[in-house]
Amino acid sequence: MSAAQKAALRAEALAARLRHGGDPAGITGHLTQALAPHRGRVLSGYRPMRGEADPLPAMQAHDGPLCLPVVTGRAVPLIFRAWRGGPLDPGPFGTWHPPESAPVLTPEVLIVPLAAFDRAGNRIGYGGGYYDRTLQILRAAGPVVAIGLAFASQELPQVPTEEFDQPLDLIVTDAGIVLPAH
Ligand SMILES: Nc1nc2c(c(=O)[nH]1)N(C=O)[C@@H](CNc1ccc(C(=O)N[C@@H](CCC(=O)O)C(=O)O)cc1)CN2
Ligand SMILES: Nc1ncnc2c1ncn2[C@@H]1O[C@H](COP(=O)(O)OP(=O)(O)OP(=O)(O)O)[C@@H](O)[C@H]1O
Repeated sequence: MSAAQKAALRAEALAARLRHGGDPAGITGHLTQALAPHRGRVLSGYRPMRGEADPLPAMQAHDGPLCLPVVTGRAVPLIFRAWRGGPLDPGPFGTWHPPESAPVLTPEVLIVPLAAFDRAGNRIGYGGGYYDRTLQILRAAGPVVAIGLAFASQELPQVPTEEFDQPLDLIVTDAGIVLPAH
């Protein structure tokens, strides 16, 4: 698949996400269930934008440290800063992140946003490669659980993969929890 074809697939998936959305209560219920075994672990989530499934209610119910991603430049891994529900600063691409005074944390469990996914655990994001770079480094350093969060309407039969793509360990949707078969 060419870069242009992948970009077209991403644009279509992002438009479909905005059009269809899904059931917020199903997202919160299934995400809370998926996070239950990870009590006490450092959890990274995200502040939703552009029609993304909202992880915040399930994050607030997590019994453990929370953090949010921070984009510090182009083509560099994300860093994560602690967040206890306080005010956020605006970042690039419409993101919001904790202030620079918040300590940097290393997440053990990550809730990963996405444009489209498949049942094998492959995902397409915004095309920055941020989560791919970040998961590669975190996984090289120790055990990490990457949980993709999406509406069921964002599933595709097969997402094209490239060698740098980092697969998801679990996918949570408003319809249920998918354990990818590897
Ligand atoms: N809520 C949320 N936070 C997140 C992400 C995310 O997907 N969702 N990220 C996930 O990585 C990181 C931010 N990465 C992003 C990368 C690109 C774009 C974006 O809007 N890109 C433009 C093209 C920009 C350009 O290249 O000039 C676009 O898609 O129109 C947004 C977020 C960290 N924080
Ligand atoms: N580990 C890596 N090292 C260097 N470059 C990488 C790495 N992972 C991804 N990239 C680069 O990032 C770019 C975007 O990758 P891709 O299209 O898979 O992004 P994405 O998964 O949609 O975005 P995101 O992870 O930010 O949500 C590609 O050009 C790729 O070369």
